[in-house]
Amino acid sequence: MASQSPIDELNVNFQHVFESLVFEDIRASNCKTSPSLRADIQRKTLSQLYYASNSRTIDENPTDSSTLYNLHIQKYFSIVDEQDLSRGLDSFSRGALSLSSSSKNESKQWSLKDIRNTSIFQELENDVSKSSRGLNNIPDFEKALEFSVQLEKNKSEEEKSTKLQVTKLKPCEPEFKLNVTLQKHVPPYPQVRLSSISEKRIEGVTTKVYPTSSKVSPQIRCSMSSETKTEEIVKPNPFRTAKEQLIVDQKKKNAGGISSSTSNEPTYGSRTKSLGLRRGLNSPFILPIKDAKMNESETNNVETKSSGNNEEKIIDERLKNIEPRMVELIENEIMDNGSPVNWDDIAGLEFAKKTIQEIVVWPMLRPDIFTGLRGPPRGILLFGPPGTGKTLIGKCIASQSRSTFFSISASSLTSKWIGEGEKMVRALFAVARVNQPSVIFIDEIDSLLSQRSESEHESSRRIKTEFLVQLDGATTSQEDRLLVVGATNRPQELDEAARRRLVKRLYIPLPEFAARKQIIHLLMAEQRNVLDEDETDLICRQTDGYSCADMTNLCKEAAYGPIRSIALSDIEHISPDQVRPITKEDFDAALCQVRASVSSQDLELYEDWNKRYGSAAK
Ligand SMILES: Nc1ncnc2c1ncn2[C@@H]1O[C@H](COP(=O)(O)OP(=O)(O)OP(=O)(O)O)[C@@H](O)[C@H]1O
Ligand SMILES: [Mg+2]
Repeated sequence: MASQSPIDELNVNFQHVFESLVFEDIRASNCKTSPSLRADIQRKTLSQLYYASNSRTIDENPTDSSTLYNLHIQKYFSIVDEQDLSRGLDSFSRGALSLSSSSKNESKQWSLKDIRNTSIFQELENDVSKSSRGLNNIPDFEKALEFSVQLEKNKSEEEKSTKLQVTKLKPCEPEFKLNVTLQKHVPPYPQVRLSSISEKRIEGVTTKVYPTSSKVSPQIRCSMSSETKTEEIVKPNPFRTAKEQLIVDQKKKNAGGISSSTSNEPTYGSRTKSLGLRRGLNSPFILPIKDAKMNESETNNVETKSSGNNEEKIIDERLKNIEPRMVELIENEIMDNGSPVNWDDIAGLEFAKKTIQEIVVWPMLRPDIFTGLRGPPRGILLFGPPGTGKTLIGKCIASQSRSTFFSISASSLTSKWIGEGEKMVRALFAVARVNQPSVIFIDEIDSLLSQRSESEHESSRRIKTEFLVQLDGATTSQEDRLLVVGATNRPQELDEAARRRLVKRLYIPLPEFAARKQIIHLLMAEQRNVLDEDETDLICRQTDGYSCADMTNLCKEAAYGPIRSIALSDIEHISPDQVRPITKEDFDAALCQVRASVSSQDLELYEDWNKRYGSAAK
């Protein structure tokens, strides 16, 4: 059996592979009955065949390829000209103009311009030569298709066979942009109705020209892009996709000067949010999505300088280079004064409480006395075992210091976007300066300012550095009334530069006997109980080594004693004062349930660290 000629082989493979593969999604989407898509399929095949047959290597036998063209072109026009709309597009009667200029029957997927694969045109690149006349371009092409038919020429000339290899490629930007010149057609090539094409420039389309070989069919010349961009007169591409049409229409519309931004309808997200303007703590929340008028009226305590007819807003100097979005985020972190905590609610910790009052409360009350050397330190560190009241002290400062209280956690400063973390830190300190006197309470500060190491992530390192600079760097002035209070139960993990900046390092130890007794009195005051002094002392002796949180849990467990002694059936009807009071026995039962949560080894660690770095109690 004579071996198949390259063109037969190509046609068979090409036809089969191409149709089966590249069109499989059409079949999959079960749209084969729709005439416009069937027309697309034919158009696609045609254009593929055009370019495949234009590569000199396979165009051995032009009659075969033109037979193939004619076969497909008959199919194509039979669909396109069919009057019955269920079977065809009846486009003929609407005139070639509508067909060739509109993209009615062209889906974005299958338009001519989709024939894209740099490897095909790299092949062509050697063969195609500069077209003799001005190029008709079709706008730059978009991404290459997922599938592309990769024509690979066998190296050995004698085989002259061209294997089709379909490979699945990732969508890729074509390194080469194909500019197709569609010139007056001459049979037997398909009569693509070109009457509508007129010399017109499509803005923004640049053409690049490659030499095309003389053998390439005079009707279609492919010219490859080259490094030099040249502007050429371009003809409108009859195969313009809806997207391109939209681009061109928009360009025309914009050229008409109708700019939507001056209209008064609400602008969603396109305006810079007015939230970046300086707002008081209690100003109403301004929705970022508002029309311009609403924002003008609502932004409060923003100085406006009316110069002539346009009002200018003066954003606080110190927030100038901070992104409004950041300011909004930080302002959301400001702890509105939640449930107030008094110093008396905190059992024990007399030394820590006195020091903090010295540093935080008095300077806020008498800034005239506490200046210069007496100026309050910038940073305090509260360290100690878990459950000893560090966070409680933070809450107490928030309610007692009458300053702007920022409760910041590591998570509120870290962001998934690179570079956002340090911006957040900068925004935090800028907003705190604007709202000073301010207290920035950072719980579990060790997670933010742990020892810097080689292996740590770049972004967390940058956040730390920004923090250290803001805490005590070139930009900070001594007059700023800012206080950073850090709480941690892992002081040994703190970075030494941070440790240096947290001048006062207060050890929050486990509660002593008296503190434990105070916690029991504080908590039992709200419940009916029959504990006497001796029993209370006994309980305090039995809870040596318990933290305040452990004492709290013990009292909660003991309070369940009387409830557990009620029969389930009565629980529904019993009134609160029928519940018996809490007794010593309930505490004995609770002591079996609630143990100390801090081990003696841990305790030694804290004691050591306190001896080395702590501000020892007098
Ligand atoms: N000194 C205290 N006086 C009264 N109650 C306390 C005291 N310390 C802690 N508590 C009780 O223990 C609970 C936990 O306290 P807090 O959150 O301050 O502990 P912490 O030191 O922050 O612990 P951690 O280090 O685990 O964060 C508080 O809600 C409070 O009820
Ligand atoms: Mg805490």
